[in-house]
Amino acid sequence: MSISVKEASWAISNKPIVDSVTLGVETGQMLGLLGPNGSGKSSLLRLICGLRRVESGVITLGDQEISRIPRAQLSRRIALVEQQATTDAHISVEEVVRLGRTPHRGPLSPWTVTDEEAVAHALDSAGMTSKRARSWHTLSGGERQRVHIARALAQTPTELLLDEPTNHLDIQHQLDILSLVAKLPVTSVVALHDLNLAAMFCDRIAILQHGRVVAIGTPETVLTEDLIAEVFGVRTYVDRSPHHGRPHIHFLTRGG
Ligand SMILES: Nc1ncnc2c1ncn2[C@@H]1O[C@H](COP(=O)(O)OP(=O)(O)OP(=O)(O)O)[C@@H](O)[C@H]1O
Repeated sequence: MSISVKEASWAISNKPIVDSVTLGVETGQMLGLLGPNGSGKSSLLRLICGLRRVESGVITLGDQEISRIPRAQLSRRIALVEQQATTDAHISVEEVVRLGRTPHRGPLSPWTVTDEEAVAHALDSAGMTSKRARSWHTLSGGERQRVHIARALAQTPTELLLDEPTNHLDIQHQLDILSLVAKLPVTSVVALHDLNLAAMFCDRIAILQHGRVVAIGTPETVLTEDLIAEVFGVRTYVDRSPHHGRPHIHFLTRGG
């Protein structure tokens, strides 16, 4: 198990935000985190990468408890792309992506071929090579999102956490980013709102509601009409796509 969360809880002013969450992600697999607004997805991602400490419970990466992994080692290993990541406006795309190499370098280390290759590969994977010299502040919202993903890839993490990575992206880039993450040889946890994209790309899905995991399993077992109605309050018809074999969710309005 690459990521293991056992009975993890975190609260604000005694209000549970992440409430006794237990889940695991096998090495190389992609877990989708789904749930309504405010259900605790971002908070859980921040606990998994050590940005916040659990109040009770245990999170382990590989066989090491996260609270015992030295900060420098943790930042080489795990990357988080947050929803509203900001970056200094006066630097180029390539410079933003180069920041992904920071955890691997000492203060006086020279820039190496490995660093250069990681940055080039990350820019290429995110489809941003042609814009590498562009100034950050000239980019569109979707391009900025792709640069932040490239920065995380340049970090060459073994665990990659993405908080709504398809926000701001057009459909082609949504598909590109998720198929890229699904193919990467990393363990990933991805918070998503689009149930159909989650069904297409995730190996497993965890559904959060009020900070608790109410279902976890393959897209087929989790994305049922009853569960979607209970958690999201919408009526659906779920069938299996003849194209990719995964569940396909049709949203029904009152009339049909
Ligand atoms: N620092 C904080 N102070 C106060 N409340 C917080 C804080 N961080 C999170 N919360 C609350 O915790 C709950 C869960 O928030 P979180 O951002 O984890 O949910 P989410 O599932 O990622 O939501 P969304 O889908 O809207 O991004 C929300 O009610 C939020 O207002």
